[in-house]
Amino acid sequence: MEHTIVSASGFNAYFGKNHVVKNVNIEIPRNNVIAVMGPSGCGKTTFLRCINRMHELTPDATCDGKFLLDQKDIYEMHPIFVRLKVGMVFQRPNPFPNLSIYENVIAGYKLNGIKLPKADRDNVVEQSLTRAALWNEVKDSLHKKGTFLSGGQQQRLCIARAIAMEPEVLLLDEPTSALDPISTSGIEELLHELKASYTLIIVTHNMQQAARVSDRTAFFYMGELVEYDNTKKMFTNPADVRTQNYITGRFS
Ligand SMILES: Nc1ncnc2c1ncn2[C@@H]1O[C@H](COP(=O)(O)OP(=O)(O)OP(=O)(O)O)[C@@H](O)[C@H]1O
Repeated sequence: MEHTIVSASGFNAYFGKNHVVKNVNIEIPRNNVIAVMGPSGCGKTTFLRCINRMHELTPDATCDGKFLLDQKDIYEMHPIFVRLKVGMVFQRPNPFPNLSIYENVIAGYKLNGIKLPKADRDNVVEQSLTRAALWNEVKDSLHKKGTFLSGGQQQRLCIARAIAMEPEVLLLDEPTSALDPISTSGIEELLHELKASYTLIIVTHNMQQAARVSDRTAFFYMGELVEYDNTKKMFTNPADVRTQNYITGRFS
C-alpha cells in the first residue's frame, strides 16, 4: 500500500485578485515521481511554489486551503523547516557562482546556521554528490568553482545541494529545459534512482519526458487540476477532453 506524503484539499493560490490555482485536491504517494503538466500560465509553477511556501515570498501573493506534508499542515510549520523538508531545483542550474563545488553542496547548512564538524561535512558532500551521480566526475576538483561544470553537471550539483539537506520531497521546475539531450537523459536516469529515497514532483512541458519519468501525471488547465492519474492511463486513455486535446497537441 502506498502512503501519501503530500496532499492538498481545497487549495487556492492568488496573485492579488488573480486566482491562479483553483480548489486543488490531490494526494501524492511517497517515492513516486509526479509530473505536473499543462499549458503555459495554467499555474504549474505556482502550485509547486505553494508546496515549499515560496509563493508567499512574492508581494501580494496569497493562498488558502490545506496542504499537508506527512499529515501535518505545511502552513502551520515554520517556512524554513518546510523548505528543508521540501527541496527545490529550478529551470536554470543556479550554483552559487562564488562558491566551490564542495561549498555549494553544503551551502544549505551554512545558510541555515547549522554547524557540522569537518568529517560530517565531508561525508554529506560525498554522499550527496554520489546520490546525484556526480561524485566520480568531481571528486578531484571539489574546490573548483561550481560554475566551471557543464550545464548538466551544474544541474546535478543543484540536485546534490538540495538533497544534502535530507528533504523528503524534491520539487523540480522544468529541470532539463535548459539542457542538451545527453544531459537531459542523464538527469532523467537520475530521477529514476532518486525516487527510491525521495518523492519527486516535476513540472515539465515535455510530454515524452513526463511519460518516461513519472508514475502519475497531474494535468492543470487555467488553474484547475483537471485530471490526475497513472501516467500510462492518462496518456493512452485520458478521462477529460481538455487533457486529450492537450496531449494530442490541439493546444500548447
Ligand atoms: N510574480 C507574479 N506576479 C503576478 N502574477 C504572476 C506571477 N507569477 C505568475 N503569475 C501569473 O499566475 C498565473 C500562473 O502562472 P504560473 O507561472 O504558475 O504558470 P505556469 O503554468 O507555470 O506557466 P509556464 O508554463 O509558462 O511556466 C499566470 O497567469 C501568471 O501570469
